Amino acid sequence: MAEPTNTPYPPSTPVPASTPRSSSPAPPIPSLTPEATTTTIPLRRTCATDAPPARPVVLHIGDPIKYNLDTYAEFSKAFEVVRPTRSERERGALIRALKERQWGDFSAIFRPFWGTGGEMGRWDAELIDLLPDSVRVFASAGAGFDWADTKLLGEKGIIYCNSGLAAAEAVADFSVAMIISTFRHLPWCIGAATFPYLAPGSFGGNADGDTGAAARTLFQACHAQATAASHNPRGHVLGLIGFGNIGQQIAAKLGHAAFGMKIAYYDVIRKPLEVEAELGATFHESLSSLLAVSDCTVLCTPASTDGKPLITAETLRALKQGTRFVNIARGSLVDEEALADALEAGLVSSAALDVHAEEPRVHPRLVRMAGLDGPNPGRVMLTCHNAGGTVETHIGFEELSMRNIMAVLGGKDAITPVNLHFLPKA
Ligand SMILES: O=C(O)C(=O)CO
Repeated sequence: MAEPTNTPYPPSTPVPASTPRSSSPAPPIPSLTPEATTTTIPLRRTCATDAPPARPVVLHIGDPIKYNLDTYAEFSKAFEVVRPTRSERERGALIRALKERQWGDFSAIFRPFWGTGGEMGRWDAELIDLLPDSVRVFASAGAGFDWADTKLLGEKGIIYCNSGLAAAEAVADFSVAMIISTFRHLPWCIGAATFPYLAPGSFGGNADGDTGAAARTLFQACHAQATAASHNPRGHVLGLIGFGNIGQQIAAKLGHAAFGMKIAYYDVIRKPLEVEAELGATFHESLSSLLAVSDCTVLCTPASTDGKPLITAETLRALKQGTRFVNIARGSLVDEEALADALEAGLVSSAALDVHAEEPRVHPRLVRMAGLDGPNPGRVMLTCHNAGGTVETHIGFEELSMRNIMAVLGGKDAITPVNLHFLPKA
């Protein structure tokens, strides 16, 4: 999960307006289910010669709004929302529709849910060049924005707004589990207690669930030996690469108040002194300086614009011997071969990776290190890009993307723009 690192502290900055925060959100109303939408909100079939629409048209890609129905009522009153079907969102179909100006001079693109709306693939020059000049804002779910060329959008005068603010808490919570895992070897503890029962044949048991002596040995070995490899996070240096909302929330959760870690960070933009003071965070002017002191490094910065990794064989050389590494940002930021080498060499003692370079593929060498074989069992925790995935995040994504579009088309400032620096100067 990546985010722009220029967003403000406090991390608890609320998603604007009426975002429900309840853990039991209202159920979706039937008329907005995916099946019903194309009939209840008919597609606008305009062509370039049509008279201008009375209300700005918003191109809604992905699933219908599920939670924030009051805001959506306001939104769909202000705008004519057109929602292409799933097959119309596939790249070829979308290109054809844009060429034919199927949706006329629409003003905004709206992707409120991270799980759908990405069917067309990356918003690169091929798609962006086909957008009508009328488009002013592209508001999307997701903290990360590597799926869109935000520079090109900006140069075309289109503000791209992400929703990192809405995902920050979920990602930070998940990071806490991953950071603790690197100190306490959770994959080893969990694997030794469960794998023999899940795959008895591989652990000397039989198919009836009799796991045999080998499984008992595994349990006892983990019980006895994990102690010597485990440490309390307290007093250790937590090095954060990226200090936006997510980085700051991780610092707040793991810093002096709760886990007592010493917070250090590196970011391209140094944060205000009052933010550093409140979080007890020490700024490092270079990545190598941060890596040299970190007992656990967490990557929480957006993907590089050129798609190149930040963590490479070369940067890894700056690491403190035996350090730990966590990635909750983007898999493309890490050269996984180089990380596997560093783990094998013991330079990195333990890692936790929620994101992977070639999702949904998980790197086989890292998978082996998540297993129980060898002298350092379960020293890699691997998850399925889950960090941001909570109902509250989904609710926030919906609300924030609608609010961004309402702001920009209403003549106000965007709430969470990420590419203003690329916009042509007025
Ligand atoms: O918000 C993001 O960028 C994600 O990775 C979705 O969980």
